[in-house]
Amino acid sequence: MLFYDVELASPLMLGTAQYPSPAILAAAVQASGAEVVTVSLRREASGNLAGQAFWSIIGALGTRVLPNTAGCRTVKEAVTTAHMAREVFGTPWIKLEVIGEEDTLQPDVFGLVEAARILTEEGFQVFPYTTEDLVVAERLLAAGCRVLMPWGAPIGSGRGLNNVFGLKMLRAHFPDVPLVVDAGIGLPSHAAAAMELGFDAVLLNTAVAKAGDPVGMAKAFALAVEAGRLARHSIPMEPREMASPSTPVIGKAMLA
Ligand SMILES: CC(=O)[C@@H](O)[C@H](O)COP(=O)(O)O
Repeated sequence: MLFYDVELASPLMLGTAQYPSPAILAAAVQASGAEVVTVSLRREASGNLAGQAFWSIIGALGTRVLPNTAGCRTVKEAVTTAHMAREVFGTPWIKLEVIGEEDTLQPDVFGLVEAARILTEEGFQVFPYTTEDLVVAERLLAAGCRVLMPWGAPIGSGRGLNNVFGLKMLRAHFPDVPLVVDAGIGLPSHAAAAMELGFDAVLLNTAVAKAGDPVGMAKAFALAVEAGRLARHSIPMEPREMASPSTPVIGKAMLA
């Protein structure tokens, strides 16, 4: 699947916040096989690893960077942060977050569409963090987005796929649009489930950064997304309402 004309072998994208140390971050990214990491300009610029030191660590990972506008609550903030990101990282990619509600960190989808339109007109390649709402998805595509990133569950909640039906509908309505489940993934099985539904990638941060062993968990996610993708390509069986014997009845064995 192409993400703005970039082919990625790994369907795992990893966040870079909240790791116990830069060394563990680097080892986790390597173990995950992720070719894309996301970086929050606002959060890192105000954190312990502010400024050049953090950007050097990210640069040394050797991955593609998807800067994000995490923490932005208005269109203006998000657009300004995107401009800064393009300058710092020299990439047109931007993961666009415009947060609209404090308890759930739910996207402000109205602001999101507006910011997406402004940024795509300025030449950005926007990865919008959105809900599974089909109408919003249409508006984002009309605004020029060529990738959609619906949430699995609220950021940092680790709840997995809260609305499987909604995600399935999104996949069915937009079969040709690259879709990435972003946020709320807590376990490798959640990531595998997203891939089994036909999503093209998953983006996660907290589940790896806050694991007891982030490097081990990164590897577990790498295996899970591959398993989910292979299962999808292998065409899973249809679930049935009734039992159906899977073992030959005694007396009719094939060896008889
Ligand atoms: C890192 C980042 O961009 C987050 O905003 C993202 O949505 C990940 O969420 P989780 O931490 O829930 O995986």
